[in-house]
Amino acid sequence: MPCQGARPANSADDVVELLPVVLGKGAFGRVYEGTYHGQRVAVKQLLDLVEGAELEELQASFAQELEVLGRCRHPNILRILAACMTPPRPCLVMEVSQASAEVWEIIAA
Ligand SMILES: Nc1ncnc2c1ncn2[C@@H]1O[C@H](COP(=O)(O)OP(=O)(O)OP(=O)(O)O)[C@@H](O)[C@H]1O
Repeated sequence: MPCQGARPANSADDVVELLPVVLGKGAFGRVYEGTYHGQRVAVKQLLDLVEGAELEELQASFAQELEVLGRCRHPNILRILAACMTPPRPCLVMEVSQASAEVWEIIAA
């Protein structure tokens, strides 16, 4: 799914490579480090252990995050570069935050 300012996801080189590095865990699932068009990125993957109503709820929240962040352009807001909303691996591809773990803890509190 294209985000504002992002390339349409249909070219052969439009591939996200996941690295075996977990940047963090949240309500949706894990956030992995990866590369996308040569750029270091954070890849937020939807949990694959849930199903039914819980999965639908997570998918709706995930889509909402994409909808909102996909429109934002601000130096203090991490940009979404690409997204896949279809199973089996819905994910958001975004800029990697330079914030420390302590800052993320404060944000999550
Ligand atoms: N773009 C990013 N760059 C680096 N680390 C990130 C990035 N996004 C998330 N993280 C890491 O992953 C963790 C989980 O983030 P995530 O947004 O999934 O969860 P959350 O803050 O609990 O919010 P949510 O309720 O949306 O899941 C963060 O606390 C942070 O450590």
